[in-house]
Amino acid sequence: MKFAIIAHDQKKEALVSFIKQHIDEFSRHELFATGTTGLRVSEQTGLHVHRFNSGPLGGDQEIGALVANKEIDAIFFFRDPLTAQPHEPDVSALLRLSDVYDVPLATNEGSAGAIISYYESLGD
Ligand SMILES: O=C(CO)COP(=O)(O)O
Repeated sequence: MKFAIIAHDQKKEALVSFIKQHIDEFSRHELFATGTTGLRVSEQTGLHVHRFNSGPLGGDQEIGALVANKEIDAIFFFRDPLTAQPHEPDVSALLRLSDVYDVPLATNEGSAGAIISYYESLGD
């Protein structure tokens, strides 16, 4: 499957930690990320990540295009709900497309756990 992994700055360590906790499962899937998130995840987990531009520089929209082309199966987007983002329109556009195309979207660790547990339950 193809997973998008994205995190705002204040949530990057939480996303890395989450992926480490589920490293076996994440290693079974193709990972696509915005620039800095992808670099952080690949450096700290050793996983291969397809990196796009940084989120504020269009990365969210590039991943949104994958969603619109039905090329993403799940999105793990650890958003920072307490910090205004200069590219909020891009974030909203990606969230909207996930609803248009009915793509599972986790915006926090609780929902991420539910989604990854589903894939883990499928086994090999
Ligand atoms: O801002 C982001 C998503 O909206 C994340 O972008 P980076 O992974 O490049 O920091």
